[in-house]
Amino acid sequence: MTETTITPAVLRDKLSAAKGPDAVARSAAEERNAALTKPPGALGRLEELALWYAAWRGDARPRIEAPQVVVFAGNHGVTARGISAFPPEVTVQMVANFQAGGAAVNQLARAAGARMEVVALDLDRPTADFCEAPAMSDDDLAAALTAGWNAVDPQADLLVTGEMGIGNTTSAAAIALALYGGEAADWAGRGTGLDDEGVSRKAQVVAEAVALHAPETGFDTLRCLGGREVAAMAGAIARARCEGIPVILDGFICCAAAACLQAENAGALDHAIAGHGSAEQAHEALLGKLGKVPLLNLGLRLGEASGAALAIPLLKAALECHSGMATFAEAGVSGG
Ligand SMILES: Cc1cc2ncn([C@H]3O[C@H](COP(=O)(O)O)[C@@H](O)[C@H]3O)c2cc1C
Ligand SMILES: O=C(O)c1cccnc1
Repeated sequence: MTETTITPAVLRDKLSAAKGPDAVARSAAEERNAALTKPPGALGRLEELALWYAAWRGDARPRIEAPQVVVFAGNHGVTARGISAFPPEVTVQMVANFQAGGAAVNQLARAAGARMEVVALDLDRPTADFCEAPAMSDDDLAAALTAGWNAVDPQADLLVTGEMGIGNTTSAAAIALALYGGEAADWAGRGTGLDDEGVSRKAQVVAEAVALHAPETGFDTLRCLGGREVAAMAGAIARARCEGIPVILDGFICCAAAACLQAENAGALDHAIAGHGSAEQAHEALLGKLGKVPLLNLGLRLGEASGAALAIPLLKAALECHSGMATFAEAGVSGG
């Protein structure tokens, strides 16, 4: 754990100093991939996944042995505006459920062989209603970024971040509108299950909030329109970038957090892939802005890191093939 407070200024410096993927490991992995007992390209996207992971780990023949899932939780003042189908007390109730092992992500993390932690962030102190004031102060933002930064185990070899926070699809929609423009209605979706009237109220809230703050940087967007769990995901994803730990992004809220990092530093998400396409309406457009193509499309709209956790076994399988298969020479198989 670092004693340093991870302010936006500190994080900007860390992101610009972060190393990129290892070109030597990448070309050694490419050479190995070309020698494996299969027609060239026959494992499709699994091959590209393995090469990407090998480059980020600096190891031409890696396996995933220590994946980490972290679920951050925070509460949102904007819930007072009737923008979720569920009441805000569900956030703390779900944290208890995560701790007892009863949520969807507990099962998915276990099935993927990943450890899972839950980090609850000041649940009794919701962010400010961002239609009236910035969601967080500078200190609140730094505390949340630091909590995210410190939650990452530097020994992990894969990171998945997720969230729990009633109201946070409104926060994510506001972030997307502030960063990418368009209409509020393009980014506001049903979340936990709003009806049409709820969705149009939510779009109005999103439009008002973005007009009030008009943030200019990724971190200011996070401070004005984010939430503690959203900022913590950004801190964790940035830490992973600095440690060379590959990341699988989850749904709409996770990707909104990631988008704030990308707005600060164009290469901030090069170590990240998209685990799944959420059924939340604007996730596809957001993934397009991030330049990511999701691995899975199973109609999930849950958050909690669930879609990303589901993609862990797929990435593991890609590496089992890459690192475990015999070469043509080893197996005595004739080349084409
Ligand atoms: C029981 C329950 C479990 C959840 N797990 C994740 N979410 C998801 O729903 C919330 C976002 O949707 P909205 O913006 O509409 O409130 C977040 O907490 C997200 O993680 C849940 C929501 C509920 C109700
Ligand atoms: O895409 C998500 O992560 C999502 C969608 C709806 C509700 N909660 C999360």
